[in-house]
Amino acid sequence: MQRPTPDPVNADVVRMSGVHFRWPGARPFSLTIDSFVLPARQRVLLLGPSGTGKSTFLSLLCGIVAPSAGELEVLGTDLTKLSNAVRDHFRAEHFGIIFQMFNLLPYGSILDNVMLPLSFARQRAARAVRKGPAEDEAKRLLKSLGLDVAELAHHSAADLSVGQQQRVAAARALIGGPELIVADEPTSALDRDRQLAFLDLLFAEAEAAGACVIMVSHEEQLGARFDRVVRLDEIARAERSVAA
Ligand SMILES: Nc1ncnc2c1ncn2[C@@H]1O[C@H](COP(=O)(O)OP(=O)(O)OP(=O)(O)O)[C@@H](O)[C@H]1O
Repeated sequence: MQRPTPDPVNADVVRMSGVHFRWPGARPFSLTIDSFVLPARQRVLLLGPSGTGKSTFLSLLCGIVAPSAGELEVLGTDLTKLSNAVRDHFRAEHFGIIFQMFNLLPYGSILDNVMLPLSFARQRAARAVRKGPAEDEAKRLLKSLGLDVAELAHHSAADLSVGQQQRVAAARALIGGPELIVADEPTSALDRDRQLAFLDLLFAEAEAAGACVIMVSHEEQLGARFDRVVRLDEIARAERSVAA
């Protein structure tokens, strides 16, 4: 797949308008995003009370769930027009994702976990090996996130603490410099110093790759470190149907 943006420096990376999504169930929850634009290289902190749809918003943005209406363009590609398989490939190539459930392969080594996206994304793999073997890049990222690589590299992910798993998930998101880093409360298991070091690394890697960052957190005070703070209710309407 070719890089989809002819001018990635200046183009908006995400454009959403009139997007509607509804979780099914006894008390369906729906989210409508009137308009959201994420300019190239911008770092956005997304805030909002618990259960109001922040993770759902990120899942829409990443094409993990599909809207029933509206336009959702990422890097000039309309995600709603892609088949599931093409959308999965697009996501692997262009998104670095850190979700609350880290989705690590429990029996894979830490290095296997970090390098996993490269198996599905050719351009990303090519970028990861620009300066040497992918394994060295994985180790560099893990080390800068404060993990003892010499000690842990070949351990399986299941042996790690939650905070360590969170950092492995972050290294996996950053490897190969994807254009969009999407993070759902990535620092919740870290102490304050590690939180700030984590953000420094995230931003340094994003800047080097020319990437955008959109991150959900409940910690409003982190807002000062971002270019823009967005409250979900400024861009979206959440509704919960009452059981009949
Ligand atoms: N997989 C799912 N299936 C059905 N409903 C879901 C699913 N995930 C979320 N929901 C519904 O969507 C609502 C919003 O959830 P979401 O996780 O997006 O909120 P949030 O703002 O990220 O919450 P938190 O801050 O607690 O993580 C939930 O209250 C739930 O009812």
